[in-house]
Amino acid sequence: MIVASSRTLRWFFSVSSCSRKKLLMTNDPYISSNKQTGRAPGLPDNNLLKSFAVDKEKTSSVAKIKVVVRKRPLNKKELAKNEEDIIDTHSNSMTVHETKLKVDLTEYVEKHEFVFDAVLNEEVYHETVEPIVPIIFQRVKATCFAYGQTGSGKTYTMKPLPLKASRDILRLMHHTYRSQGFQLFVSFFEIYGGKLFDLLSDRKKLCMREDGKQQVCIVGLQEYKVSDVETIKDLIEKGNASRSTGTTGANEESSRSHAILQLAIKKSVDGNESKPPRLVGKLSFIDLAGSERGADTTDNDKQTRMEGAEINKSLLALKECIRALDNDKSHIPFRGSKLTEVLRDSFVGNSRTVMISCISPSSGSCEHTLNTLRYADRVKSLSKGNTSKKDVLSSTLNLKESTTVPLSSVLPVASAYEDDANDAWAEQDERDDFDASEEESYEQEKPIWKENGKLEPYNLSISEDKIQKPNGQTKWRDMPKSNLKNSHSDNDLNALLQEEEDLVNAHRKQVEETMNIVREEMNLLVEADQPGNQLDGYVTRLNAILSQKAAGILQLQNRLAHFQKRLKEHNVLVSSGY
Ligand SMILES: Nc1ncnc2c1ncn2[C@@H]1O[C@H](COP(=O)(O)OP(=O)(O)OP(=O)(O)O)[C@@H](O)[C@H]1O
Repeated sequence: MIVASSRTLRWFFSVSSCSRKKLLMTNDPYISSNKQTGRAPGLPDNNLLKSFAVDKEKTSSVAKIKVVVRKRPLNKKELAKNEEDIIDTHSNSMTVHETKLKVDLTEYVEKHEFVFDAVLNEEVYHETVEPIVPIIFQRVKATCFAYGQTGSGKTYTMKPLPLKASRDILRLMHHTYRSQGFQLFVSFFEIYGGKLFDLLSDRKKLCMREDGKQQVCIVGLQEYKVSDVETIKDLIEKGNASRSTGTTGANEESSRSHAILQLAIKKSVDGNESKPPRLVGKLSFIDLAGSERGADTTDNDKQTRMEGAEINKSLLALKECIRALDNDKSHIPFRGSKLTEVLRDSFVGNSRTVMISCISPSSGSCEHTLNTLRYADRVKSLSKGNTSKKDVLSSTLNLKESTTVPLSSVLPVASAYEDDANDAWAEQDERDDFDASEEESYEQEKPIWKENGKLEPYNLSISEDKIQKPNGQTKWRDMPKSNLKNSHSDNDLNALLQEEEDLVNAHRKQVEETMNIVREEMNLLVEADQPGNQLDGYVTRLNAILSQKAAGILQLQNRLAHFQKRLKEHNVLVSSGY
């Protein structure tokens, strides 16, 4: 086992230390007038306000990684094909009933049990994003992503979440954090074929750069300052309309890209509106492309297959990052794909991740469903391994407890929050220079939104000539030496990811061939039992069958040995039982 040594990982495991002061009861007349009901007029009866419960210690104990599953209903196509619902769901567990064939070709059902943080249907927002919204104001970066095969309901599930979250963020800004200078910004882009496109700016091509501090920045991305829900709704609709979609074998309106919508909370520096605001927290929503694309054999044209390969690469890289974090690797291969680079700050520092695994209930999708659930299980093990049981337990308890806390006791007094926020900022400044580098960026290009203007884009782009260092080097290209090594190993990683995929595919093929051979053997045995059977023929055919079996096994063993060697070379082998 490789021991984690990087600063990044230490952040990952560190529990937020900015939670010391108890919050005071509010004396806001707007809120205290509703003490009896525990709810202010116009404010939501939801976790958002409840999860401000008692103090920041509890708020910061919102689980670092939450994995939930959503099963969609059988669709018309599946019903027409008489496909059955093979998944039983319970509150936080599910059973998949997989029909398999025995060697004698009789059917049997294998049950696969999975336990997650929750199995959801309608209450997706309430269970996933709502508890996270308040902590975005405490310098948390959170990511919510949907994973699953094409047509499993990722877009359907993700679509309402950003709007609901922005509604709650604006409520908090207008009520709890009134006059504290918080501002909300929206950006929306997609990763398609390994390239980035701005969905709110006519699909303008963007580029991702990494600075000397390994902070990823999307150059050219338009951010819109927003202050009302209607504007956000318009922006989301505009972005969704610009997404790359197409028809696949499994979904007529299929997303062929990863779409990323970000809500950034910023705060004016010293209340000075003329200065560029400072990033406080960020909530990213990621609608991933279908997880099985690379293996989708029903897509015959080259373009779709290439898209599939790219998508597969990014999902594999995501899995590899999760695996690396899970195994305490000192090097997290974020640069394995554009997707993982974008997700980088969701996994390090004070971050929260919610994964919504979307599955189809149908018997025809059993294999994909099991893949999705295994992937989700892998992500879930991250939270099991890296958060103490106590933490997980207390976070669960807190969520439950918070539902009984009246609003009057959960809304903080502004000054208490301000103090804590300042403490948190000071601590954060010691820990990292992310915002310093962001501010530096802002200094380069002055903000261009209007005081009262809606939809005034704030262009984060930094022209090349403005980032020249005195020595003539470009800042973004000024990579530390260690990064050069990493960049080299990331190329290796891509090759390794491909080899892993090839090995799994070869294994799958070999199992299929074995099934065919077994069928042939069964027939041969039946024939051998017939009276008057020719012994010569039997011996010859059995010989051929056994040779074929041996050749298949040998080929797979060689491939496996080669892959093991490659893993060892790259120090990826976790245990001899890999
Ligand atoms: N929970 C649900 N209830 C009812 N209908 C649903 C549900 N989830 C998905 N659907 C329907 O199933 C179809 C496919 O869903 P969706 O487009 O969200 O899949 P997807 O996983 O995003 O696919 P792709 O990866 O191809 O983009 C849509 O017509 C959608 O309306």
